[in-house]
Amino acid sequence: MPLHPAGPTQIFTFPDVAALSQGLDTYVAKLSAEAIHRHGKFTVAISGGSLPKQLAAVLKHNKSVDFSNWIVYFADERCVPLDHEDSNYLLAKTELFDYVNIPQENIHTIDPDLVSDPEEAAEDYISQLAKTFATKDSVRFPVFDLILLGVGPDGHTCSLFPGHALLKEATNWCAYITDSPKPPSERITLTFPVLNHAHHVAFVAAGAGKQDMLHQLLDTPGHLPAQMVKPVTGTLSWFVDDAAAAKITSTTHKGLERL
Ligand SMILES: O=C1O[C@H](COP(=O)(O)O)[C@@H](O)[C@H](O)[C@H]1O
Repeated sequence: MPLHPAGPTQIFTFPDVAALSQGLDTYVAKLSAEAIHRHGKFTVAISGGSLPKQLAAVLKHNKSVDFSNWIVYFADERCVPLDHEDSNYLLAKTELFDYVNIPQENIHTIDPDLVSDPEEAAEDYISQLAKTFATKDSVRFPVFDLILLGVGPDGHTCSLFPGHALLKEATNWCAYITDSPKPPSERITLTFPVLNHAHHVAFVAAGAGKQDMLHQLLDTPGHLPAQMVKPVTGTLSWFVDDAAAAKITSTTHKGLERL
């Protein structure tokens, strides 16, 4: 049974996190080069949590990547100052941005002046997205070259949590949440229509703590947030280490041979 009717899900497994980071480097470098060749830029949305470190471990040393043409957004962000320990931006900065030459103006952060007003912060983020992805009127949804997602032990992705009303958001590009079950409670997040219009979406998950959730997400039909990521025409990939993949029973693909 296909996991996602819109297209096959590719699951790439790696013996450990170091190998996973190597695979992610190969994948991201390839998509970056293709996008820059195609339209002069690489539009990417990055999640927080464990992802920035796994993403950056090898990529930050990859001199073949043209980071000067990257345009970065955050798949979700916490409503905290940019130097706060809970900031997804701060995490991505210390893990990746500090090592590579992405122009600062190409890194789209939550407006630090609006973190006390999540609704305003989400509105502002939509305006920022509109600058990159034409105007709100001329394009229905942004089409990212790549969106990199994490998944929580409850099946949440971005700041889209199980059972939350935001799962039904069908119009807005970015939404706000003031009752996140995972602290901090106030956040902004890209919405499913944006996730599902990307050219490529990749989940990254590592460690035994993700075993049960990955088994549930990938082997059992359901409507958890991570299962609602179903790119309309784009690709959906999972990058997982053996520890996280231990209970997955669907066919898995070892390494990157299918990329
Ligand atoms: O709160 C968040 O959690 C998810 C998952 O994080 P992880 O540490 O379990 O990988 C993350 O993808 C999201 O960006 C973040 O805000």
